[in-house]
Amino acid sequence: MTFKVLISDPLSEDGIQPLREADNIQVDVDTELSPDELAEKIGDYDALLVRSQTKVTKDIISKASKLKIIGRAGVGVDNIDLSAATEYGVIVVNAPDGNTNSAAEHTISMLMSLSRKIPQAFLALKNGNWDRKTHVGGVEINGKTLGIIGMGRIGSEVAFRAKGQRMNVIGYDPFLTKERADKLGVEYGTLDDVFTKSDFITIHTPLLKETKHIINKEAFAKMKEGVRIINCARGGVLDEDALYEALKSGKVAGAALDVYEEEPAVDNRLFDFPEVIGTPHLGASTVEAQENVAIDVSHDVVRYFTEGVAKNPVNLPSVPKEIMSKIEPYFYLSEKLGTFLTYLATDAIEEINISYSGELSEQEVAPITRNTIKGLLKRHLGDHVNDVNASYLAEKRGIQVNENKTSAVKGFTNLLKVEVKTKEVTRSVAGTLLNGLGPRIVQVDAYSVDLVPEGGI
Ligand SMILES: NC(=O)c1ccc[n+]([C@@H]2O[C@H](COP(=O)([O-])OP(=O)(O)OC[C@H]3O[C@@H](n4cnc5c(N)ncnc54)[C@H](O)[C@@H]3O)[C@@H](O)[C@H]2O)c1
Ligand SMILES: O=C(O)CC[C@@H](O)C(=O)O
Repeated sequence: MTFKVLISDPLSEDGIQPLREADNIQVDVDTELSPDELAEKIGDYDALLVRSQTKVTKDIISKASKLKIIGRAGVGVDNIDLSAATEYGVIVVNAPDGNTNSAAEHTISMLMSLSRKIPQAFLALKNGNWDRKTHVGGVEINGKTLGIIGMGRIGSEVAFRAKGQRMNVIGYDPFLTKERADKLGVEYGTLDDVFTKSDFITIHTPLLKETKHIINKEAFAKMKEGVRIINCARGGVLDEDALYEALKSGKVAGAALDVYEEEPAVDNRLFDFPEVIGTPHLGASTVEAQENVAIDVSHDVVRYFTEGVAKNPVNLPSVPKEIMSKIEPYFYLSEKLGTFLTYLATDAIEEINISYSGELSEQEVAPITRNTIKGLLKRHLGDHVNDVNASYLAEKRGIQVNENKTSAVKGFTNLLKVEVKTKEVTRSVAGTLLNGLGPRIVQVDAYSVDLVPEGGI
């Protein structure tokens, strides 16, 4: 079988070599597609690879009848409708590590350009003005305080580099511990500490419900007079209207922006201020970063088509290889137990109780649970039910799923019992993996049996 991959944003040619070299993959590159053209074409493809330009909307996903995987060559997945991908059973993978250095370096470049007004001075020079008066008033960053909101991969790298420039760094992140802050040489702060103590503030969070407009009118009110703001994360984490007012009032002395609430930001009124500098979302646009992210995401697509697992899934928890090798043998059994139950309980399922006993109780069982649900739903909902959307589809149907683990088990080293409750009945089946003999169904309701789960079930 040949899998067809469509690349709809410019990706590094060296980076996509793993795809080109795979025997079972055909790669098509078309970076000029309009949303309508993409929607028309996507039905032919098993995989779609994008950067941040292509908007992978529900409309496009709903037309992608063969699509199995969307690869994002980069970190942010806000251009992909993740709920729609999950609903339609499409796994989304990203490349979270490949552009960290480039984004951190871009942030530091923006910080220094902002503090010394370098872009403005060059623009004047380019226009023939040897103007040494307008562009005075730059400030040193030495000894200044940099506040960082979001101390993940990029935030931490920015902290490390800023310390090299002899800045004091204060960081806020709900997942930052005091120990890690100490290790990074960063003051462990609250969000308010960052707002009130910083001379420069840079933000490195994803765009989420909780981070939307995290820098807003109230935040500006708390900041020092003459604070400078840098945003190389995502447009939308910063309220641009509030920034506009803060620049107008002089509260903010300057801003350096790589990302915008609306992109392409060709008409952004913030550029009317001489104190604002900007780049067109270039944080990850280095040769190295583009090669890294394309390689990472290409490997994940190849891995998914050959091994059925991905290293960096966004809408499915990732399971380390060592753990996967221990639980994978149960996938077939669990799906069969689920399907078997659909013949025993024929009205609407309200509750599924899955018990893991013996050796199984020590394992990471969520993927087995997903396979059991898949088995239960597939018979009535069809083949589009898969690992990615099984739990989602159960939840959407109001089915409560409970997992239960117990180390004690009579007569078997491992036992997987699945019980379903409907309005009418409660039915259960249990199965085991017999050493050397493979899967067996060993119990149906209260009766002991010995069945090989094959054929229709
Ligand atoms: N400009 C670019 O081209 C470019 C390049 C790469 C990444 N990015 C963007 O940079 C951002 C950071 O990327 P990363 O790789 O460091 O991600 P990351 O996941 O490693 O770090 C994000 C951090 O934000 C923290 N966070 C979440 N909610 C928060 C909140 N309410 N307050 C404070 N912190 C919060 C998380 O705990 C996490 O530590 C993302 O938005 C990514 O899309 C932009
Ligand atoms: O694709 C790009 O150039 C932007 C990537 C960046 O915003 C990211 O989130 O990784």
